[in-house]
Amino acid sequence: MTIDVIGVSKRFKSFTALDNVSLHVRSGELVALLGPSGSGKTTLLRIIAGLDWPDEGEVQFDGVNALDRSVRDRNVGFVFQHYALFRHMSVFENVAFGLRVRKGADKLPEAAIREKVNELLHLVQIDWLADRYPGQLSGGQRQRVALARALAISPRVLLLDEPFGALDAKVRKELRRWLRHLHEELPVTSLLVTHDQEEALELADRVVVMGHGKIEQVGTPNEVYDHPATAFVHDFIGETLALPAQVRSGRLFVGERALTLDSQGAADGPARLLTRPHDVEFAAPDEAPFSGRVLAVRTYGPLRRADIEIAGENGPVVVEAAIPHNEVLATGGRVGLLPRRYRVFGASA
Ligand SMILES: Nc1ncnc2c1ncn2[C@@H]1O[C@H](COP(=O)(O)OP(=O)(O)OP(=O)(O)O)[C@@H](O)[C@H]1O
Repeated sequence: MTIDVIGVSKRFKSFTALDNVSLHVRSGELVALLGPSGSGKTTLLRIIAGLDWPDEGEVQFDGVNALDRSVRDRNVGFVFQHYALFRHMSVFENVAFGLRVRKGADKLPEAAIREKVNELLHLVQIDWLADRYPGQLSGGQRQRVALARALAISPRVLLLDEPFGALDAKVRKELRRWLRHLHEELPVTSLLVTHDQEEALELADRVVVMGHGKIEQVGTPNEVYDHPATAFVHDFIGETLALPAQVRSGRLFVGERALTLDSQGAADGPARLLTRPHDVEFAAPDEAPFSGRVLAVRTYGPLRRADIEIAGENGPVVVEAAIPHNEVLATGGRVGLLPRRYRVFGASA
């Protein structure tokens, strides 16, 4: 099932939560909506689900307007971070719920319900927990139940809002791999809301980066990471090291030293050169465009990072650079920084 969001805007009083958002999701895709808190991800998901309505624009499933269909008629499954299970029902009954409440011709006979629930519990690998109650499960197990419950109605669209948000890092990682597998086995189009870039990049076929109610970029994980369309995307995805520069007559300068300006270009004036900590090499201070004083050296497992204070447009700025294996850096010493790959955006971008 394809999903089309066409020119959707949503305001809460005078606040614009979604500003003319358009998006096409292909059938069978797993797309992540990624963005900082308040960027409009959940609002967009709720509108697609039928839990909320846009002020303007349209949502289509397989090219047909979905806005005049109720939540139930849209045939979507949801999993939310805090989408509570029914505490007084066993795991089995929680999963069976969506099938039991069906009416008329859609209602399955009891034997078919039992077979379907057993299949689902097997699929999400918790068949052995069928008789337990939610209070007797771990957070990860509960989210598997929530997913099985969402899948019970055989949705063609699966909407996941921070489904693993409340879980610890290790369980998150495990469930995320497993969700990817599951998605591949099912004929379903999935939209996942997350503010965790690692989750989005690892799981999704394509990532939609949202900021301030707008879509900043849509692309594969590699595209948004390696070719960020805006400074916002560069800053938000992966680690960013921002260095001050100037564009003069279409050429890029750091002090009096000219650097290659990427094709994207930027208007004349103060600019920000954005790079990744691991795309910066260390060099002798007088041979590099940037130089500064090492304020601190830190080690995180296999990674070493240095805080380096360099001269900025408006006084000193501290940047964090990755230290290569063979580099010896002493706190207080001077060091040159040579960005190997970078993008240039206007200073206000
Ligand atoms: N019912 C509402 N009434 C008023 N404002 C709302 C309502 N729902 C959302 N908002 C506002 O709209 C903006 C977008 O909210 P939304 O929940 O879509 O963001 P989000 O990107 O999902 O954020 P988070 O990652 O924190 O969940 C926020 O500023 C929020 O406060």
